[in-house]
Amino acid sequence: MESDGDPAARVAAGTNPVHNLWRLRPYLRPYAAEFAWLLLAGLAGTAAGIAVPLVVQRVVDGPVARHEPGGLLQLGGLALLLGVVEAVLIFIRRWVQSSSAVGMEAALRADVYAHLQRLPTSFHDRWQSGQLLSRITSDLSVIRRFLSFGVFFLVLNLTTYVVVVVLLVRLHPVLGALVAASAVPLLLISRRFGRHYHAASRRMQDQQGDVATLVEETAQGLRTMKAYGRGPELAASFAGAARRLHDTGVGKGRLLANTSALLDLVPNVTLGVVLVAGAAAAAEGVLTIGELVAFVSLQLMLIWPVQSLGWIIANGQEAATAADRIQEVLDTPPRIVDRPGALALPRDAVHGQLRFERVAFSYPGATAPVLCEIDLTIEPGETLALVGATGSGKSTLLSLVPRLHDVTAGRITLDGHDLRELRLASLRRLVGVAFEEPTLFSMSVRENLTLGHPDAGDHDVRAALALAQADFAYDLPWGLATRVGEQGLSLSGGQRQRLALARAVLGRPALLVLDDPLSALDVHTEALVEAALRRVLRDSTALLVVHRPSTIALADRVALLEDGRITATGRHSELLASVPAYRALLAAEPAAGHPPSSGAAGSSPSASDGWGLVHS
Ligand SMILES: Nc1ncnc2c1ncn2[C@@H]1O[C@H](COP(=O)(O)OP(=O)(O)OP(=O)(O)O)[C@@H](O)[C@H]1O
Repeated sequence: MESDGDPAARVAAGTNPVHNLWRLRPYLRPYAAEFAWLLLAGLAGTAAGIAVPLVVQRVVDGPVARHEPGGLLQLGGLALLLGVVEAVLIFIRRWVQSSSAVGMEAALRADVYAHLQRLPTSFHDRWQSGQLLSRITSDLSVIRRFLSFGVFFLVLNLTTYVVVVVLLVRLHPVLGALVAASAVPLLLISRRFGRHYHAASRRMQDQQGDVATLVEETAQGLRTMKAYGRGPELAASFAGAARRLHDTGVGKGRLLANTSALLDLVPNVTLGVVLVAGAAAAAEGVLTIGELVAFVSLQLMLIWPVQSLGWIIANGQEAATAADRIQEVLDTPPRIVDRPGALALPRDAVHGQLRFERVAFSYPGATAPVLCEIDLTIEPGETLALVGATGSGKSTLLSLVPRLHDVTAGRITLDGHDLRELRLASLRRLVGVAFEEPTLFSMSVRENLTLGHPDAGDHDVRAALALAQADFAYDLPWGLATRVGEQGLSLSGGQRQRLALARAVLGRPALLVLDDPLSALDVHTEALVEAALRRVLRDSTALLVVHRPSTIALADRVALLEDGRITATGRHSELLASVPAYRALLAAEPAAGHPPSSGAAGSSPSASDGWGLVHS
């Protein structure tokens, strides 16, 4: 089965991080003009800087040697002018640099986020959310730093180095060649450093993701963790991850410090040799004093480019590994997409017949299928309850209807159209979904409700809230404008479930897919919601996962799912009478407000009465 961007598989396959960095160049394209100006300003500034020692040479060998104060003033003024020009160009460069870098980062971040949304749920099942979080935040910042500063200084410093060495060779070929030769140890040191630093960078960025995952899990599971008194163990595990991150950081820092020391040493040793040999040459008259001053001043200009080499390589390696990690996400194809010529079905044209034809499904990487040979037809307006033991595949079957996963064999049709032939957006507007775990986003209640129907009017929202018995939303501090979700007001499980239900029924969906929609409600609210749902279910075709026998009352028919296969379908009373496995399953489930039955449901009048289920 095709991998959903499994990071382990990717590392094993081996990738080229520098190539991945290069692949991000389209993000720089909109800023090509700015970048050209930037480079031009940088190069002009450097040229002005390089010209200063050459002017100084003229000053020393001319007016100073000949004692002509008039010429001194002219050349001194020129040197001053060059200094001012250099300063202005540096200012322009810095100013342009910051805006283009931030724009590029924002565009890339938006694309990665949009891609994450397109990726199937199976991708998100396999990736730690902390890893995604660290990629979309810190990795993108690293890339921004390199593409804006690192690349720029790499080009600028290399150009400065080449130009200065050429000038030095022209001033004194032997000493110039000596300076040029010092590039060899610099190259060797840089290569070795780059290799080691790359491995350390990747390790550190992955460890940052692990730490983010731990923080996220702790934040989400704080109540469970506290209730079980597991705080100290989790703190110890976090401290371990933080220590590993710290150790990798220290190792990286030492590697950079050692290399910087070596990179410092080479130009300083060369400078010492040049000073001694240059002084001797000046004494012999081969070199003028002005030329010696210019030579040494120019050579001093090489110290910063060489010193910064370590930082640039480090930054480049970090950016390359960050690009690798970003491309791991971007290279994962969104496999659930619109086919060419996919249909959009208007709501009014849909009757709502949902048919599963020999459907099978396996999770990516799983050895055994979760669903096999599912044949099921739900007629327009019919409500089918799916009953099965835990882990039998009920939620998985439900997730196939809005195409959160695609079937691995067979097909599902809506009014005869294969779901894969429909436009995803159209299909998802036709299907109202409420999951077992009602998720609310950090938005207002209204925005949460209209998630799938942003154009829904007040009337639709009111109707949906009434239907889900969620009128409490009007009594929240700011009514429907109250912010809920992680950054907002905390709601009870039952309140969240009712809002999720209201969201599912908003806009009269043609298909309703509800995973145990009444599980978190008290007996009284459950009865009210049930009564309201009964009205909605008349208009929609519905597939309900039912854990509690009382909810089966909503269904026209029941399908029993055992180990991924439908083993029986029929009215509740029929199954109760003729399918021992069904009886056994329901006998294990207490009805709302009733104790679990001790015997098989069919044989226990109290149990069947208690469920008050079927009107066969
Ligand atoms: N994202 C996933 N990746 C791999 N396997 C999964 C995934 N989700 C569920 N499974 C496996 O698929 C099987 C069916 O799970 P599913 O959640 O559909 O069962 P269920 O009948 O809805 O269970 P429950 O009643 O407990 O909610 C289980 O064995 C489960 O381990």
